[in-house]
Amino acid sequence: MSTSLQTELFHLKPFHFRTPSSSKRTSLRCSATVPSSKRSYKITLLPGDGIGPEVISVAKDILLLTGSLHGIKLEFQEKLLGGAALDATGVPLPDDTLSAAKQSDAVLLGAIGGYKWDKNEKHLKPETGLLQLREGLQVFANLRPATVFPQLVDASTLKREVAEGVDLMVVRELTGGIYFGKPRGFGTNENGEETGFNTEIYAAHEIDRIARVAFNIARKRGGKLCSVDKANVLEASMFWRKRVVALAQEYPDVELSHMYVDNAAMQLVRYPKQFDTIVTNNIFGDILSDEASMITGSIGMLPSASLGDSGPGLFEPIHGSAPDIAGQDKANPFATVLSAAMLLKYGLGEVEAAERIERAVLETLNRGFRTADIYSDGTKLVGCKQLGEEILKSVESHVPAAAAV
Ligand SMILES: NC(=O)c1ccc[n+]([C@@H]2O[C@H](COP(=O)([O-])OP(=O)(O)OC[C@H]3O[C@@H](n4cnc5c(N)ncnc54)[C@H](O)[C@@H]3O)[C@@H](O)[C@H]2O)c1
Ligand SMILES: CC(C)[C@H](C(=O)O)[C@@H](O)C(=O)O
Ligand SMILES: [Mg+2]
Repeated sequence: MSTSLQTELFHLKPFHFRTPSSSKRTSLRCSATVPSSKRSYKITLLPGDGIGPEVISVAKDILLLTGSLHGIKLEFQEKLLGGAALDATGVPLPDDTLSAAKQSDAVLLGAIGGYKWDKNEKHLKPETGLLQLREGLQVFANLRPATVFPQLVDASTLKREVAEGVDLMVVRELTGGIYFGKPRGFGTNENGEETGFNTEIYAAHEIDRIARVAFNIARKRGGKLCSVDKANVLEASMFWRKRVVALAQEYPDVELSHMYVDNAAMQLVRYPKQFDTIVTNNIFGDILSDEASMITGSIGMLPSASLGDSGPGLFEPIHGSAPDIAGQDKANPFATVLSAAMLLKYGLGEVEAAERIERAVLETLNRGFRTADIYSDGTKLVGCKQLGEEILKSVESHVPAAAAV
């Protein structure tokens, strides 16, 4: 099934542990209201570099088990991306990887990058492969939910009363802005001095389509949308704000506010519960979502879904390849496992299977298992592999929703 952001059927409350049957539990295009008819899917796996293969291995096992328990046939094909692709083929996104991704029903990515390739020229960087993949799949809407699980409140670096109950969604524009704007490059200025430059540029349709996604998501969540920009300084942000304000007329039920990005960065740690849905450009979304992840306890907890108007969605944790812990079985796989749940829910319309994984994550936390990044006194410290095995046990035992609260 291909993703479609044009429908209004967003289901963007990934976790329902507070009010499992509340009216907020609305559905994305392919939820209970639009049952999935196809039960056999092709998934492209892109393990990538560093901890990528470690967390993908866990997520794959969980997808396989969950699929088999729900009568879903998942066929995996593994392809190269990033540094792994550079080493094997000389390019960070081989044609074979992009065409396989395009022909699949959904793509699950680990992470790319590492010290080995840091000094490569731009077109030979692992990161360039990831950007080409996002552009190639035209997945312009990157949804990054930051949810503080009750079990992890004490893992947050913020005080309990600040972190508890935080449940926000960052809607990041993913295929435009300064990441892709031209001109860009290296040059020389009028004094003969070397320069480096990039261009922050947004066309009207790029702002409109991401804003529509965000308004729809906000409508299905808490009804509040905060557009984050730097409209006090940047023309691109002034234009962003103008388009968002114009679109707001179509969404009278959504309470729209605007915030400068520097203030937003501060407000996220001052009083994060003020946020419901945030919409922002590519670079601000990158930075603010990493910041938001720490409210939840660790960057190892945040999944993401990148969706376009058609074609397969791309699902990936928001973290990188973590070269400092790679190969040591220390990585937290929850972000990738939760990305796999988003894949089932938003990529394939397999809502029940997705919710089984979400419940298994909560149940595994309830049973006390933690990787080092979210460990606190009284919990059980395990590695990436063992945590994966514990999540599998919880998937198998299928804890009823109420018990996983
Ligand atoms: N989507 C991606 O593939 C992606 C995202 C961000 C960074 N990167 C790349 O990753 C490389 C490293 O970047 P970085 O260090 O700035 O960011 P990073 O996210 O890889 O790591 C930042 C810190 O968070 C920790 N961390 C990250 N994920 C974790 C997990 N699952 N469990 C436990 N701890 C975790 C790391 O150990 C590190 O201390 C760079 O090459 C960068 O370009 C890739
Ligand atoms: C690796 C990099 C290109 C990427 C980004 O900046 O989008 C990463 O930081 C992310 O958040 O997915
Ligand atoms: Mg990032």
